[in-house]
Amino acid sequence: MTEAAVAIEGLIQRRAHFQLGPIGLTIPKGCVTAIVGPNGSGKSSLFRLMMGLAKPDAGSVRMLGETVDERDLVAYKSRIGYVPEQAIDLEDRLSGEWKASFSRSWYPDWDVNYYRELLRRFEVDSGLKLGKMSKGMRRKFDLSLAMAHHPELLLLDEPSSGLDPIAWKTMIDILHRYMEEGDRTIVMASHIVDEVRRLADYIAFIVQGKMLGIYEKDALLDAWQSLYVDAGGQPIQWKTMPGFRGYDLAGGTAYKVVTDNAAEAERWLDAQGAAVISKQKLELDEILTHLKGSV
Ligand SMILES: Nc1ncnc2c1ncn2[C@@H]1O[C@H](COP(=O)(O)OP(=O)(O)OP(=O)(O)O)[C@@H](O)[C@H]1O
Repeated sequence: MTEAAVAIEGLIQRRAHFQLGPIGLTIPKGCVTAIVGPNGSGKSSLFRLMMGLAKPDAGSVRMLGETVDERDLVAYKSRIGYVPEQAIDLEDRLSGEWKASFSRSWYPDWDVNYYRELLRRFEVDSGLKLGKMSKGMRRKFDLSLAMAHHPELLLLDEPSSGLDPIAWKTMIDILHRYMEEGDRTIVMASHIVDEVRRLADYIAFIVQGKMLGIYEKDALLDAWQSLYVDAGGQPIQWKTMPGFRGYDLAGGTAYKVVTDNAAEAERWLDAQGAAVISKQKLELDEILTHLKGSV
């Protein structure tokens, strides 16, 4: 892994009915990392901790080499663009243009031409009051605003929430171009399988406040497979198969077995004298279902 954009150690946040962590996580620079997890698993809480908007009960967060703590965070925040999951209601009475002119004063690298180009591509009317914008338009406005100062790091909490399919494709294209511009990093929470497939280099799974690991996407999707196996009627100790995650009868002497280590599992099956008839890669949501069941 290259240099870290985000380095989290022993992070804990305790709530009345929920504990996030302890989390240890290193997110590489120059890549897109998707944080994937079910509703309520702690993704937004983690983003708020990364932005210094909430205080952890233990542990530390470093963003772009700076420790997130009570100090003046303006300097490091000017290198970050953040789109929270929920728009801020208090801003409903402000027009998009007013908010943009306010944001502009915070960022030395604010690029008005780029901002206008993003608004144009997203078809956003920034003259509207924020509270009068549709959910999707507000999202597109927030994305444009978060990117207008060419941040090194983009933190996007479910960025496509509320976007129609055309706006979604525009967003994917804009984010791809953003990544082409040099040493850029995106950390995004997403439930959309296609979005993660198209954008992410790494996937970090979080379930019930626990980080289950960060994986290189292609290696992950290669490793998790359903194997259709003809055991020829002989007994097989499936649970000792490398990466075993479950099995089912598939008719006759055939079984469907799920592994998170397909290469090793195939070698193991071969040594058992069992024939792999066919194989199928798991989708991201199927992997998440298995991981959820194992927590
Ligand atoms: N301000 C708060 N006070 C108390 N509990 C909170 C607060 N914010 C979130 N929680 C709890 O923390 C847990 C994690 O919530 P969080 O919003 O971080 O999850 P999430 O993974 O982003 O969920 P989703 O996918 O639904 O957006 C939930 O149980 C939630 O109820």
